Amino acid sequence: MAAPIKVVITGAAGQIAYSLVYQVASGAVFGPAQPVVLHLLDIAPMMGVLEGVVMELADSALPLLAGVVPTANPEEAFRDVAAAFLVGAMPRKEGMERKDLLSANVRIFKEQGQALDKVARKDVRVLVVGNPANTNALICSKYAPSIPKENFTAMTRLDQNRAQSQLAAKLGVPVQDVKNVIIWGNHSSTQFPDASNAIVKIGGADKPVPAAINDDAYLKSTFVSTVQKRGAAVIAARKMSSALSAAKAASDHMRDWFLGTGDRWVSMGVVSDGSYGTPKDIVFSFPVTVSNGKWKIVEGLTISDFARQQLDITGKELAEEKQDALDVCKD
Ligand SMILES: NC(=O)C1=CN([C@@H]2O[C@H](COP(=O)(O)OP(=O)(O)OC[C@H]3O[C@@H](n4cnc5c(N)ncnc54)[C@H](O)[C@@H]3O)[C@@H](O)[C@H]2O)C=CC1
Ligand SMILES: O=C([O-])CC(=O)C(=O)O
Repeated sequence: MAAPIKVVITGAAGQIAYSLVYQVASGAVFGPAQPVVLHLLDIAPMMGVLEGVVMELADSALPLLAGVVPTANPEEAFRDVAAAFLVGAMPRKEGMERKDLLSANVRIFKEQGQALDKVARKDVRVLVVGNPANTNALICSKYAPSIPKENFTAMTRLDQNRAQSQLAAKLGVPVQDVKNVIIWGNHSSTQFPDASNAIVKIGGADKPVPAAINDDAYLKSTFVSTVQKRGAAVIAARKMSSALSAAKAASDHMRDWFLGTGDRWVSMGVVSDGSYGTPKDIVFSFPVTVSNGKWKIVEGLTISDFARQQLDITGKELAEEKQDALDVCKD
């Protein structure tokens, strides 16, 4: 058995963490031979609730769980961690856009960037889930200059999973038989879910999704807007934002980053190098592959006029969010 790695989950007393702690501690993320010590960070008033989560983890008798450290101190939480799930932040309510959370949440990611910079491993892999996730990830990276920018990512995997699931339902195939759907841009209602390169396995053979669906209008309108608005639809139904599916997506994202993507593309918000004509130095979701723990943007895809417009809209929103976030962080 390998030596345990330290993994931090912030917002550990909240909804998403309630599902995520089990997935990480059960081996679904880092593999069945990798023990973990879980560092659980929340704010001081939530320490009582967090104690209950700690009790439940003990009661789950998990063989890979080598220790649990509940704390309200970011430096204790981030010390020597190899992986960080930054979930802790305010969720939106019905009628809000995710960027309405910016002024409340972005300071958390400034402070946590500073703490990661001070005490985390320099190869820590950071996944920002708290909204607005892309811009929070950018700010976190900016305040952790000693950790490479490539180590900061934002979660658009939930959007990818939603898109894959919509396509599989439309085609009447199991969800794992659809691959290479892309989420471009912001984890917001301007994101561009793009099925133009997606592939479906039908009757044992791979086929392009656009040909299999044969309904361009659906792929450009209903499909795109359903995925863009899915988070809001869950809030309208549950009166709370997605949690179970968000935890599953966070597990998928980190597992693929640590263990690799094989022959599939996945979408991750990463610091843009200007690929596909996007603004540099914003956290933009691209299709990536991962091997040996490093992600790489899929290159050479054709961008249609329709896709160009969509990429420009979401890129512009991210550039504006970045400016707003920098203004908030000035003081
Ligand atoms: N990127 C994505 O796809 C998704 C992102 N989200 C976002 O994830 C975030 C968390 O959602 P939930 O778990 O449902 O919220 P929640 O309100 O149930 O839990 C959030 C937890 O974070 C804690 N917290 C607040 N400030 C903190 C700080 N400075 N340090 C550590 N912990 C802190 C709170 O005390 C609370 O326990 C929200 O911002 C939500 O919008 C939710 C779903 C999907
Ligand atoms: O919609 C929200 O506010 C929560 C979230 O990010 C999602 O479900 O995608």
